[in-house]
Amino acid sequence: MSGLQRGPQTQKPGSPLQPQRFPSPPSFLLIPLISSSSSSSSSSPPLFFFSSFIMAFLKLTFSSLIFILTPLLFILLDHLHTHKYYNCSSSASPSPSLHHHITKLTGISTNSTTIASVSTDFGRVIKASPAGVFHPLSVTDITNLVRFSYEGPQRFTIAARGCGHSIRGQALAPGGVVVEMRSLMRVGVERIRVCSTEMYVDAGGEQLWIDVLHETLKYGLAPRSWTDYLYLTVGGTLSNAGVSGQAFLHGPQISNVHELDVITGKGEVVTCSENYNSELFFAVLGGLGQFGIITRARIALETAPERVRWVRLIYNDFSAFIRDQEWLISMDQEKKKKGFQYIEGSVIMEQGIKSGWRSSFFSGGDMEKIGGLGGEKQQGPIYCLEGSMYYNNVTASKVDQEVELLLQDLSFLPGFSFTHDVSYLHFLDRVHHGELKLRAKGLWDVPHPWLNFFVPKSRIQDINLGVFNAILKNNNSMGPILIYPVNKNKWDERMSAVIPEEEIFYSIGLLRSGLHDLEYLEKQNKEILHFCDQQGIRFKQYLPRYNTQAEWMNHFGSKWDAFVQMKMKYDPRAILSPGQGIFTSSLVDHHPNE
Ligand SMILES: Cc1cc2nc3c(=O)[nH]c(=O)nc-3n(C[C@H](O)[C@H](O)[C@H](O)COP(=O)(O)OP(=O)(O)OC[C@H]3O[C@@H](n4cnc5c(N)ncnc54)[C@H](O)[C@@H]3O)c2cc1C
Repeated sequence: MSGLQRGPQTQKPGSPLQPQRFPSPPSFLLIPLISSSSSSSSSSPPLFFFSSFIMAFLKLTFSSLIFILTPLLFILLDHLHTHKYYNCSSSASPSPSLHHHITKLTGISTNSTTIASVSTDFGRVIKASPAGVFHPLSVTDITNLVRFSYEGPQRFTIAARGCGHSIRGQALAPGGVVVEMRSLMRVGVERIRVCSTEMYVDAGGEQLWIDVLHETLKYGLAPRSWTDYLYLTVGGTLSNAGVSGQAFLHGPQISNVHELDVITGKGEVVTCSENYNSELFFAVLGGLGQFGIITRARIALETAPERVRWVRLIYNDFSAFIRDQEWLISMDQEKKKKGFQYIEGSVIMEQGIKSGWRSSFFSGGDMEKIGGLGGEKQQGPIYCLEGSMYYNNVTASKVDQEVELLLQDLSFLPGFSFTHDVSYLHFLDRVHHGELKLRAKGLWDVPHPWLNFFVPKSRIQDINLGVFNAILKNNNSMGPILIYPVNKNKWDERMSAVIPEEEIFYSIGLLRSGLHDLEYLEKQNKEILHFCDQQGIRFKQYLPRYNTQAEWMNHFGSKWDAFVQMKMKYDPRAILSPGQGIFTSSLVDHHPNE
């Protein structure tokens, strides 16, 4: 049988997460079912298609016709399936010869159920099928696959897929190969290793943050910076940024990485950090999967707190709400009084309050009390500041007093503070509890047209007036609207991630579900972005997906040139993470063996 050579299924003893080196080029045995005159790697898909047709007519053999018709049928079926989605990628179809090329590789699954499972993502807004799905058993398997695309006669795109929790097709590989990173879990090799003396954890790129947490807690340690939801992969969030309520204090997750192992788009395995191969290291952090597949990350740890005093405070005055948030993230934690270690916030829309708003944090009585703020007395949304103070057995006796002292300085509505006391694990895993409830009601696997963006502090009042009080005035959709400030000095400029220019900026997340009103919500999202543009608000989208390179250039701004240079250096044939839609064809004319 033709195809990829599988790498060893176990890792080097004593260095469990070090990828296996593969010194000589992998040997591939692709059965030449198509003649060597088939389309060159740099040809555009229509050219592939055309030349295959010419070839078929010239040969006029029965087998050639079958060969052409089967992929066409595949494309047609795929197209029929696609129309159900609100929006879809236009470049989903590989040329028949490329499709054939990919599906002949050993280890590539073309099973329709498997293909369907990776043809969309959590967002359920975009659908695009790959030609095949690869389930690696080792890091070397992935290296071989990438090298085969890079060095082989026909380039194909490859998307590492964590859990496919992207929103707009970023984890898809239209017409290419999706690598199911979670398959690395199956081999029984230890892929999370804690070093308690040096306070770090080595975690495979495919690992879930919840599993990293469970493992580190065994040593009384934990990563410092989180996402709200922990069923995301290490490689997936480090390709974006990884932002949550700890980011003001410790920076995003990408600011808390010491070292990475990366498979570049040339199929090279590179270990990188701030001190060695630093160019690649910073490019990969927030690099949207464009420069390499992360197979290991060394993540900074801190002593894990045992418990969390978790507070929510209600405001009806936006100015007071943001003043308190900004004061809390600017507190010098070492001096005077202790602050929160986690700060977020949300907007509760007027319509929501009036129409029976739900929350798993607040009791029925609390909600009734907050709901009482609606109606005649309250015009517009109300705002909820969320903070957490971590503590352990030793500091437990002081936590009540410390929280009380802190709250004395804040301007929430008197009588509207609500508190929970939970374990650290429960606190970090809070969204999962909500997930289970939504799953039980069939409300998890629905479209999620989320919009995330970062707004400079100086323009946040405009967002309140123009977005929360105007465009979203009648918003009654399910899903939170998050808003919290972050300190820019916790982000390293050298990383690929892009953020606004001011020292404090707000992370805004419209995390709405579009079960029945997807088109309406998408229209609103566009209206919001248009409003920001018109008002000259220099925002940056987080987890972005643009359709044109001009939009990507605008997104990366002054970082664009460096981004392209890094792409030329580490993935010149534009093989990796095609679902981001940044580079849609090879940056070099010929493949390296020509
Ligand atoms: C319920 C929910 C809550 C969320 N909360 C937060 C939050 O609080 N903060 C936050 O920052 N984000 C949050 N996210 C967004 C999340 O960070 C992204 O969805 C991210 O894409 C991670 O998901 P994933 O691990 O499934 O990666 P995927 O969606 O599978 O992949 C995302 C991108 O990364 C690439 N990629 C995947 N693995 C690797 C790898 N090993 N190496 C290189 N590239 C790779 C893919 O090709 C793709 O382009 C949330 C998402 C969901 C669904």
